[in-house]
Amino acid sequence: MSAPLQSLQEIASCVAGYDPQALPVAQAQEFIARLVPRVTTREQLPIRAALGRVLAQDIVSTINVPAHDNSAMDGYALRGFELAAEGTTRLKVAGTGLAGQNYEGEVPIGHCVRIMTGAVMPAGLDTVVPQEFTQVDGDAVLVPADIVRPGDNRRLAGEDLGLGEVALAAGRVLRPADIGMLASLGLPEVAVLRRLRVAFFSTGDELRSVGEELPTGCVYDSNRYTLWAMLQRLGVEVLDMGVVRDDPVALAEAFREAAASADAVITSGGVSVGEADHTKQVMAEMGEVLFWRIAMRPGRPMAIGRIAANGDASHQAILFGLPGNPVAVMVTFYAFVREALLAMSGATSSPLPLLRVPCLSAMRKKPGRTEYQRGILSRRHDGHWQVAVTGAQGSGILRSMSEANCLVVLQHDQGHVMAGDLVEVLSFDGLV
Ligand SMILES: Nc1nc2c(c(=O)[nH]1)N[C@H]1C(S)=C(S)[C@@H](COP(=O)(O)OP(=O)(O)OC[C@H]3O[C@@H](n4cnc5c(N)ncnc54)[C@H](O)[C@@H]3O)O[C@H]1N2
Ligand code: MOO
Repeated sequence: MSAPLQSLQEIASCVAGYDPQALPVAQAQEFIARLVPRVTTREQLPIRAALGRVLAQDIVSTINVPAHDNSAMDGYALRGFELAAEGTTRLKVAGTGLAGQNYEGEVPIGHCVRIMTGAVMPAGLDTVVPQEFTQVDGDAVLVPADIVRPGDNRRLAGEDLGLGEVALAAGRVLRPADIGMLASLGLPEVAVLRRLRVAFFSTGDELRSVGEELPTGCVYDSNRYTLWAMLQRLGVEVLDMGVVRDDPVALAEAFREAAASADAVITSGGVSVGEADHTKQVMAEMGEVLFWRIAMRPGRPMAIGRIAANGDASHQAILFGLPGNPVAVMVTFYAFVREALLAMSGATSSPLPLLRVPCLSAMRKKPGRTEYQRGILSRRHDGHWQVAVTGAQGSGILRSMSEANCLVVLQHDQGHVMAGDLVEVLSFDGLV
C-alpha cells in the first residue's frame, strides 16, 4: 500500500459541500474515494485461479487471433469476383480444406474449394458460400446469384484480437470470458494484484453468537454473518474477529489486532449517541477517525478513518464503522464499502446500473436525504418490469432485506412518490 498523503481534514476540504453532521451520500462517496489507497503487490497465478481477481497489468496480444483468415461456415470457398450477377455460377471443386490444416494447392480460376468451419482460407479465395445454398453437379457446384457477397463468411486474421492490441486492461476484475481470452492468447499464467484483507467484528454487550444461550434483552449477532457473506461475494480475504465486548481495553486490543493484519477494518454498532458505547471513544483514540451523520435512511451514523497498527504509522488500515442496525449495515456496505473495497483491491469499477421502473406503492419522501427502500422487482404479464416495496421498512427488520431482490433508491433531491411513478432500482442480481 502506498503511504497516505493527505490528512482527513485535507481530504474533507476537497469535497464540495462537506458537512460531517449532514453529509449527502454523493459527498460521502467522494470523500471515501479520495481516502482509500490501492494495493500494488502482485502475484502470478494459473489463469483458472485468476477468476474474479484484479489484473495487475495490461495484457497485450503477442499473436493475431485468429492467426489466419478462415471460414465461418461449412461450404465452398471461392473468389467473390467470379460470382455472376444473375443466374447461377458453376465452379469446379479443386479439393477440400479441413480445420487444422493448411490448404496448399493452387486454385485455378473457375474453381472453388470444399471448406469446413475454421479451416484456413486457401490463397486467393475470399468468400464462402454455405453448402445448403449450393447444388452439387458432378465435380462442380452450382451457386445461385444473390446468395453471398464477396467477402461473406470469411473471418479475418486478427479480427478477435490483433497483434499488439491491449486485450485486457490492468484493473479489470477477470470474468469467465476474460479467462477464455487469456487462453486464446496461449497464456498459462497471469499477474494479478494480491487479495485485499478485510477484518471485521461486531460490538455490543447485548450480542450473543449462534449456539449460545439467549438471555433476556440479548439478540443473536447477525451482522457478522451478513458482512461475512457480502465480503465473500466480493472476493476479498476475510478475518472474522467475533463479537467484542463494549469495554475500552477489549475494543482497543481488537482494533490493534485488526489493523495489524488487514487493509480494512469493518465494525458494526456503537457509532450513534448511546451511553454504553465506548466504541466511538476507542476509535477516536486509535487513529484519525471522523464521525458522520449521513443524509440517508437507513444508515445515518457512520465512522470513517484510518487506524494504525501498534503505533506503526507506515501501516494504517481504513476503518468503516457501520451502524449497528442490521439493514443499515447492508445498505451502508452497498452504498459505500463495496465500491471502496473494490478500489482498494485495484479494480477499475464502474457505478452499478440503476433501472428505472414504475413503482406500485406510493411513498412519502423528504427531499434532502437518500432513501433505500427494500423492493421486489417483478415482471408483469405484458413483459414490463415493476417494483413493490417489501412490508415494514425499519432498519432493524432484516427480513425486509431477505425478502427483497432490489433496493429502491430515492435520490437526495427527490420528493414524494405516487403509485405508478418511475423510480430507480438497484437490482441485487450481480451486485457483488
Ligand atoms: N438518539 C439517537 N438515537 C439513535 C440515532 C440517533 O441519531 N439519535 N440513530 C439511530 C440510528 S439511525 C441507528 S442506525 C442506530 C445506530 O446505532 P449504533 O451504531 O450505535 O448501533 P447500536 O446501538 O450498537 O445498535 C443498534 C441496534 O442494532 C442492533 N445490533 C447491533 N449490532 C448487531 C449485530 N451484530 N447483530 C444484530 N443486531 C445488532 C442492536 O441490538 C440495536 O438494536 O442508532 C439509532 N439511535
Ligand atoms: O441509520 Mo439507522 O440505520 O437507520 O436505524
